[in-house]
Amino acid sequence: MPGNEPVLTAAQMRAVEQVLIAQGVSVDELMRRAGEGAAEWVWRMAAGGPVTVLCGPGNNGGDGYVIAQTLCARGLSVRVIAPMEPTTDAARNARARWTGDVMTDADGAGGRVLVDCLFGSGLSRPLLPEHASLVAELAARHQRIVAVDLPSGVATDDGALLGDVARCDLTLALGAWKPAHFLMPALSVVGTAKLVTIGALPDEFGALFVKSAPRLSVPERGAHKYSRGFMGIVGGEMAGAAQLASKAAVYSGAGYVKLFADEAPPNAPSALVIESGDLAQALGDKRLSALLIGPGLGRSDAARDKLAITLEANVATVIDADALHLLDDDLLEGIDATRLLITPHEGELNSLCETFGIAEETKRGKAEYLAARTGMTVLAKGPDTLLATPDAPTMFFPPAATWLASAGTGDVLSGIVASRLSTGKNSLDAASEAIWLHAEAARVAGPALIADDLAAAVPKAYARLL
Ligand SMILES: NC(=O)C1=CN([C@@H]2O[C@H](COP(=O)(O)OP(=O)(O)OC[C@H]3O[C@@H](n4cnc5c(N)ncnc54)[C@H](O)[C@@H]3O)[C@@H](O)[C@H]2O)[C@@H](O)CC1
Ligand SMILES: [K+]
Repeated sequence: MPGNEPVLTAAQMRAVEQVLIAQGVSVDELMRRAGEGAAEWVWRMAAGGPVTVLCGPGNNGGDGYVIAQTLCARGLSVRVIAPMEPTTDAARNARARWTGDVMTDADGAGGRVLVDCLFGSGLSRPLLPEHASLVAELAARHQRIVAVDLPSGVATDDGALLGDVARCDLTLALGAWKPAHFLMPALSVVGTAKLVTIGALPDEFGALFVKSAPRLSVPERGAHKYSRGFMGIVGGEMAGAAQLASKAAVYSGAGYVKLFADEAPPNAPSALVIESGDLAQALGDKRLSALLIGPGLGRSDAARDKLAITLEANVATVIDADALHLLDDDLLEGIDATRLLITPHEGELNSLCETFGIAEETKRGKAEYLAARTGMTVLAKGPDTLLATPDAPTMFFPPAATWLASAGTGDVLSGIVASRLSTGKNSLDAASEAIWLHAEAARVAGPALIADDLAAAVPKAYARLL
């Protein structure tokens, strides 16, 4: 199983380039490796059809000339369009080695694959209107679009779109992943993302990374329900959400799941134990190894009281949904927040940032500052999922099926996270295992899934990650 892979900002990538150059590898050689590696993917996608390579002025454009020459040498019909002259030595050298013509406009262009090498990690401002319309015109005249390093118009470090960006089928990350390969809104134009390596990266540039699939384990021989993990879910006003979280939790590794609620949800699994009565007393059970509060909790005074009691229990706790709207400094006073794991979606993250006085613009900034400010682990879910803690590098995750944009899937995720926590995993491992289980369960459940299917699919997902 591949290990975690580093995710580098534009500045870090430039620093890596300098280290590799200092080790004796020339920029031209790096460009050759990048271009030839990328050409391999374009070759497959072209399937013998004509290819157009759009080259910009920098080294992204330089990669384009290498790709064009490599494909031409393999017998493909290749047209190069360059609206600007090369401005770097490496790009000029690559262009000098290109044996075909160079056009400056889209006249007569069309075919199977458009290769976008207009701008990569050096993009510093929005595309000029004439460049944006050239990309759009070419995109409309080709069946497939491959972006080299990044779709032109995507900001490398935060995934912002600097204007209209053509939606690509495939994006080839060169040398290392960049944050934009994992962040919205860039994710909506990146398509499938693949990494093209250009040599071993120096170790010191791993500030962020993408988390590889975990290897889950089976219960130990001699395990019993309490030793595997005893988790509690604090129920509230809406039974459905707690039911989804409970169902996901019983399937995700815990040996014993108890729902603290006045009555059983209508379709609760028989394996779920319901306990009504005094919450503080129930949470005093020393065998509890994790708690979940939030799905279906409500936002009343009674709900706030339940949250206060839950936080006092001094157990590893997942806080989600309604509970995230109740959480504040008063509730966290005197609480060891390092055992708390929150799972906000975008709206909940914004509301938390407001509560805790965090004025960051980006999702990554919000998650990282929230973790640093409160000490909690932040699993910022959504079409792009991030995991931030006060003391470890932020983790990105491969994007999951878009069918997950459906009511109740967040409740399923929080149930899985708490279940993993109850098995004794630390917050980071529990959260990343849960993110992978959730994504894998979505693959198992398939198109048009609903949250109930997702929870039911967790055992098959678990089996795939053993
Ligand atoms: N860093 C590395 O280790 C490697 C980088 N390579 C390639 O190099 C790329 C980065 O190269 P560069 O730094 O030259 O950057 P780019 O090729 O992305 O473009 C930068 C150039 O475009 C200009 N520019 C930026 N935004 C513009 C805009 N909106 N309109 C008009 N001009 C604009 C800049 O002034 C500069 O001249 C990577 O994306 C990758 O494709 C590869 O060749 C292999 C190795
Ligand atoms: K590009």
